[in-house]
Order: sequence, then C-alpha cells, then structure tokens
Amino acid sequence: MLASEFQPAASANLLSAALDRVSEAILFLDAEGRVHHANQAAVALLRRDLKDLIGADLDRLGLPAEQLRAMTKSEAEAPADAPHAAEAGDAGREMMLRHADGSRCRVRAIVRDLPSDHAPMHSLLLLRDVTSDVEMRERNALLTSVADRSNRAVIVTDHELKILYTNAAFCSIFGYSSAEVLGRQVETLLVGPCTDPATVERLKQCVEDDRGVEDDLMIYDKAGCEIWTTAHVKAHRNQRGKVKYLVGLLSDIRETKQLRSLQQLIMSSLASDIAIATIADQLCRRVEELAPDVVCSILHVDSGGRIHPLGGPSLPADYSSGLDGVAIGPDVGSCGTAAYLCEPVLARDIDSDPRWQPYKAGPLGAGLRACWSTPIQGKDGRVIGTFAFYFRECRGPSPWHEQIVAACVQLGALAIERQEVRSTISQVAYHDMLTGLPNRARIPSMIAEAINACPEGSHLAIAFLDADNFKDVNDTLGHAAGDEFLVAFANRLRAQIRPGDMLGRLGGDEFVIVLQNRDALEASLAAARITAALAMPLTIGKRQVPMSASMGLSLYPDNATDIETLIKQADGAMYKAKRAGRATYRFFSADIDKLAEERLMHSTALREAIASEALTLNYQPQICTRNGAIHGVEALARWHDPVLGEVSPSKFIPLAEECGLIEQIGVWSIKQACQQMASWRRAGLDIPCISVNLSPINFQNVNLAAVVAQILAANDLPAKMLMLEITEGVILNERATVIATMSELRNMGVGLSLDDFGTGYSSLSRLAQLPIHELKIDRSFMRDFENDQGTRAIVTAVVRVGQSLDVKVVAEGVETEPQRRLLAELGCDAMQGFLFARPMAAAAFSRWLLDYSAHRASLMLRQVGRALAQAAGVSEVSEGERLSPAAIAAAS
Ligand SMILES: Nc1nc2c(ncn2[C@@H]2O[C@@H]3COP(=O)(O)O[C@H]4[C@@H](O)[C@H](n5cnc6c(=O)[nH]c(N)nc65)O[C@@H]4COP(=O)(O)O[C@H]3[C@H]2O)c(=O)[nH]1
Repeated sequence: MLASEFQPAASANLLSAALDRVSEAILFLDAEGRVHHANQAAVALLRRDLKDLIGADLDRLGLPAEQLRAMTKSEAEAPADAPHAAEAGDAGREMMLRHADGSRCRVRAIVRDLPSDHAPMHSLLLLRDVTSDVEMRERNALLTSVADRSNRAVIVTDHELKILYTNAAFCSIFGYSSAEVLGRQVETLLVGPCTDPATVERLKQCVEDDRGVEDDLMIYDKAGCEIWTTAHVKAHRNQRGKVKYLVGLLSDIRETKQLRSLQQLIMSSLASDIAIATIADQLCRRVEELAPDVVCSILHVDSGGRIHPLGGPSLPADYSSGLDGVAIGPDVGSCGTAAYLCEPVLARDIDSDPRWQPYKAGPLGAGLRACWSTPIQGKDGRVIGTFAFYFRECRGPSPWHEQIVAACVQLGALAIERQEVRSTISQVAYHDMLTGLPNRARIPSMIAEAINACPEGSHLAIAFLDADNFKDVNDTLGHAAGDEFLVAFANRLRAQIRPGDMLGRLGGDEFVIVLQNRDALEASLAAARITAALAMPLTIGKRQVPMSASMGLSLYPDNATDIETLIKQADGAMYKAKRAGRATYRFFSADIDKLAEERLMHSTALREAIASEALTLNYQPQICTRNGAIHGVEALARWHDPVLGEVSPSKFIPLAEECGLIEQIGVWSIKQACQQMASWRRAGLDIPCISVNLSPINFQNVNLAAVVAQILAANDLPAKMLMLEITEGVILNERATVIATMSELRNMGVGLSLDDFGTGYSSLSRLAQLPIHELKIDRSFMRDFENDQGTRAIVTAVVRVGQSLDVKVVAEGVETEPQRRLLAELGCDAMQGFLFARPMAAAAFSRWLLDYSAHRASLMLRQVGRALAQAAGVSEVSEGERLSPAAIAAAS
C-alpha cells in the first residue's frame, strides 16, 4: 500500500492489531491515569476484559498507581539504591501486580509521556511479566553466594581453559582478585615447578570423562607458595555435546589430608612395633613427597647433649654417620645450634654460614645449599631432637614448609619420647639399677649376640666373676657401703674390657664378661689384667676395704656352644678359683663339673649335720705367757661326715655363710661350749674362760645378747666365763645393730675378743671405741715371726696396741719355742698353738688339762724345792727345769 492510499481509520485498526501482537502489555493512560486503551497482552496480564480496563484507574487494576505516577513525573528522580535500581530508567522499574483473585506477579513497568497532540492520551504504560526472570535472578544470586561461602575454590573456564569465573574461596586461597584472573589461562596461573605434569594431563582428560576427574595436585598461589589441593574437574557440554565450560573445584588439603595422612602413617607406625629409625625414615620420605624441593633429616639429642641421626634417607650416609655423637653447641651447623639454643636456626647459605664451616662439605657435596632446623622438644621442654629441611638453593622455608614442620616436630617428639620410654623400660627390665649393667635377664641374649658375631674359627671367652669379700663388706659395713663396693667393682671391670666386650651383672656380687675374639691364651691375659686391676683396696668412707674377685672362664666353642652350659662351666671354674685361694682365675675343665656337684653335696650334707646335731666342738687351750697358767680355752667346730670324712671349718664355715646356716651354727656353738664349761666346772676343772667363734652375721641378730644370756643362765655360768671371738670385719661395721649387740654383751659381762687381728684395716681410733677385751694376733704372723723383721714389727705393734688400750693380747698358732720366747719378751699376755696342744675333743681336753695341771704343780713344787735348796746353797736350777709352759705341756 502506498502512503497516499493510507486511511486514518484503517491505520487505527492496523495499529490496534499490531499492538495486540506485541508480547508486552501496553496501556494508554489519560491525564488522570485512567486507561484509555490497552492491547491484548494487557488484557491477559491484568486478567480483565478490555471493556473493564477502559476507564479503570491503575489502583483498581492492582497496580501501584502512586509509584507509577511518580515515574511519570521523572524516571530519573528514582534513588540509585532503590530496590531494583538497575531496572529503573529506560529499563523500567519492577513492581508488584495484584490480581483480583489475590494472586500476584512481578512486572517491569516503563512509563512514557505522550506528546500533547495525542490527547486525551497522556502517557503510555508498558508492563512485562518478569516473575520468572526475578526467580532466575534470585536463584543466581543464591548460587553465587553459596559458591562464595564454600571453602573450595571454584573456577569456571571455557573449553580453552580461559578463566570465566572464580569464587571468593579461590581469591582467598590463591591471593588473586577475580578481576586479575578473568580471561587468563588456568595452567599458566596455577602450575609451578613442583606441580606434577602427569597429574595436570590426567585432569585435563576430564573432557573425555563425563563423571569428572579428581586428583591431588600441588599448585601455586600468587606469591609462588606451594598449595596441595584436591582438584575435581568436570566438563559441561552444550546440546550438541560440545564442551562449553570446565568447572574446577579445588580443595586446600595441606592440613586436612596431606598432613593428616602423614600423621596417620606415623601414628600407626608408632602404635606398632616398628623401630624408630624406620619411622624416622618413613617420616622423612613422606615429607619429601609433600615438599619435593626439600631433603629432610631427623636427629636425636641424648640427655648428654649429643646428637644421633635417626632418619635422613636422602642425605649421604657418610655425612649422617659423621654426625653421630657430635655435641650440640652455639656453632654446630643448623641442627646442633638449634638444639643448643632451643629455637629454629636457618642457614640460608651453608657455604658462608660461620656455624657450618666444619660440617659444610657433606651437604654441599650433595648439592644442598641451605638448611633450616627446628628443635624437637619433649613434654618437659627438654630438646630431644631436631627436624631439618635442606634446600638445593640458598633460601628459607615457605609457609607450607613451616606448616609441615609444625606437624612433624609433634610427630618427631612422639617418636623420640616413645623411644626414650622404651629404652627406659628396657633399661629397667634388662639392666641392673645399681650399676647400669645388663642384668640376668639380658645376659643370655648378650652372649647369644656375641656368639652370632663370632666369626668361624674364632673363639670367645665367658668370664664368671664373684667378688671375694663382698659379703663381709655388706654384712659388716652395711648395704650402702655394699652398693658403693659393687659400683666401684663394676667400674673397675668396665675400665678393663675392650670395645666389643660385654659386661653384665648376674645379681649380688656375680658378674659376667664376654671377651670377644679371645682364645685361651688371650683370655688368660685379659683375666690376669682384670684380676690385677681389682686388687687395689677400695676406700669406702674412711675405711679401706680389700677388693678382689674369683674368676672362672669357659671358651666358646671349645668347651661348649650353648649359652647355658658356657655360663655353668664358667661358674664351676669360678668355684675352682675360690678354692685356689681367691683373687685369681681358673679355666673350666671337665673336673670342675665335679666340684660344682661337690659343693651342692656338701651344703646338703652340712644342713643334715646341723639338723642331726652331728657337729662337734674341739677345744684348744690358751696359756698365760707369764706363768703357764690356763688363760682360757677356744672351742672350734668340727664336722665329721660319714661320706666326706673330716671337713675343715675353713671349708664348711664359709659354706655355712653362703647357705644361710651360719646363724644356727653360731648359737649351737655357744650352747655347746657353755654346756661343756658347766660340765668341767662341775668336775672341778679350773678354766677361767671359754672362747667361741662367731661369724659377723651372728652379730646382726638383734636377739644375740638375749640368746647368750639365756644360755648362760641355763648353764649357771657367769658371763665373764664366755668370750665371743669376732673377726676384724665386724668392727668395720658402722651398723647400729652390731655395735648395740656388742655393747649389750659387754654390759652383761661377756668378753669380746677380736680374732685374726692384723689382717684387716681397722683404725686404732675405731678400735679404742669398741667394747672389746682381747686382741688375737692372727696365726699367719707366726710363720715368719722369728726371721722376718717386718712381721716382728707388726706383732710388736699389736702387743703395744693391746697394752695401750688395756686389752689382753693372745697370740695364735704358736708352734715353736723361739716363737714363744719372743712373744714372752714382747709381753704378749697369752698364747695358743700346737706348741702347747692341738684342738681336742672334750674328754681329751679334760685329760690333757689334768695332766698339764699335775705337771705344772709338780714342776712348781720341784722348782720351789730347788729354789729353797739353792737358797740353802745346795745346787742351781737347770734351764730345763725352769717353769716353761711348753715344757709342761710337752710333759703332759
Ligand atoms: N697351723 C696352726 N694352726 C693352729 C695352731 N693352733 C691352732 N691352730 C688352728 O688355728 C685356728 C684357730 O682358730 P681361728 O683363728 O678362730 O680360726 C677358725 C675360725 O675362724 C673358724 N671356726 C672354727 N670353729 C668355728 C665356729 O664354731 N664358728 C665360727 N664362726 N667359726 C669357726 O675356722 C677357723 C679355722 O679353724 P680350725 O681349722 O679349727 O683352726 C684353728 C686351729 O686348729 C698352730 O699352732 N698352728
């Protein structure tokens, strides 16, 4: 149609028809805001017939008339922050439309004034139902806020991996703003030197896999720091199946997964029986996976401040072993210094760091340029180890390294403390608390280790040692001194063994030494050296205590190949050494087995002899030097066994001490001797006093004085008729019990005689304080007394000591007349020995005494007669007729 042919009425219809095809609701309003005309879309939107619409004002139609009127006045006046401000202006404004049935929908309204030549139409109102747009928008806002609230980084890229979207978590994890990353290639942004390219490739393969791909990946933040993530990537395709977007979800798993899995790994190793060195290596290896740019090491710092490598699988072995035993200090590399200062120490450049100068060759040779070490502290704050990172470049740690170390020092502390607890437990279980040596439970495995390490064709020796006089020290000086003795004994042994030898304490005074790689000759040299080293007396407090050991040796494999037999053989050989006079060593030989058996048999027989009262006492007289009168009598125990025959007291008394029978023998001897004295008294024999030997152990019996009192009373004997002989060892005893018992006995009037005087180490001042009545010079002095100046000087000194302390001195073992004469010249009070009489059974002694007394009386008479005759000038008394006790005894 041509423009000239256009008819206004037709054009109005055409316009109206055109308006009806428009999807937006269009309403023409008059100046009062009433509807002048509306299209079909308005009829549908406002749910009214056209005739109902015409003339209706906007309020009646459910529209916010006031708001629309305001828009008519000026769209631009709308405040910028008004709701839906974005939609204001040309884009219109969103508002609520209320239908007559109460339902609502959101519409976007645009109001336009019409030129005045269109009157009565004043303005045009365009309405569009935007309910679904609003819902969509709200849903998007919600999704964005959800994405922003997630702690997983979200990245959306196009198919070429250019970033289209990142959420808030991405920004906070990686340090970029959204604006900085939009449009950038995701790979160039996040991948760094330690990112595994294979994992990146695998993740890219998600394009093929509709389920998406997940993998752990180390990537880098804006500052270049490593971040371990779990990356989940999924492709989104368009309707034609082409990849449109890639959505990546990245979780920071440094703490949650990597460190926790490290913790779990180490904790489960700690819970099992895995050795600390394996755990430490495991820890280092795992850390090196987590931080591929470091080489890791763990050191233990012992209580003496020395370092010992625990783990460092990637360090050169000789460098690690060279660190073993190095003392921590202010200039000892990074680790020694960190342990010393108890703070982390960073050496950015090992080569120039002054603390590293003596140690730098090792790490530099392995291409390690920097070292950062952190002390590991135990629960009590003690530095028990160090955890170190070595770097291949001159640098310091990253925050990720710091995070790893924070976790690892905890794990390291747990591992080292577990190890310390274990070694304490093993120390307690397998070591002797007093000497710190391996104990009875540990010794067999110790020997087994030595045997396993013994090369084919080599030998080793097992030495079994028993301290000779430990029992005396313990019994006489008390347990504290006994402990001191054993510690000193162990230390002397320690000083004598060479590296590779092993020393253990079986218990009590028994020790075992494993002498590695020694044949019989070498073992005997070692034994001789040990024997000599032990020989020096030990000073305990103010006292000097003799020290020596009896040692038995058995040889592997010559004597036996099993541990039990080797120990048994060495034990048997030790008894042979004891019998040989102690302070010596003996090798096992087949006859030693017999000795061990013999010992067992003897102790059983002795027990039976005591029980069946088969022991007897022999009596040996003691003679006054001055006039030959009876000074006293010593009771000496005798044991005649039907099988063993006569057993000497010097054999069965030590055996009784070892077997715990000595107490019974002591009490039995006193009882027996007192009964005999009472019987002699009743028979009219004049014996001033009877001496009974007691072992030091008897004086530890707090009831001893009471028992003695009761025996004296039962036999109606005055206390002064009993003399108890004690060895010098008793007076070394500081124990209150022993001194109290001695004082009690003395107060009762019982005599105390110090036996074997001169063989011990008693000091004069100590002697003076003791309640003793008599000193007995040991019979060993008599041997050289006549010829040896030194011995004579000792005997003279003992006699003088006795005189100065006002106690009687009795010489034992007098066998010859020259001995008697010399002792008489010295002023020794009494003598005892074969010169006068051997120990005798009670009946024999009675006879001897009667004869002796008779002869003595007759000699005295003869002497008196001769003296009278001499006085009358008849003849001289010959030497042979002088009143010599020995002569009397010989004649008796
Ligand atoms: N060579 C030599 N020896 C002489 C001479 N005169 C006496 N003897 C011996 O010297 C020892 C003296 O006894 P002891 O010094 O108390 O030494 C005693 C004593 O310490 C201990 N003993 C003996 N009987 C008992 C006892 O009942 N109880 C305790 N605890 N020990 C006893 O056994 C040790 C040895 O006793 P025995 O063999 O009877 O040996 C006795 C005695 O027979 C001599 O002239 N020459």
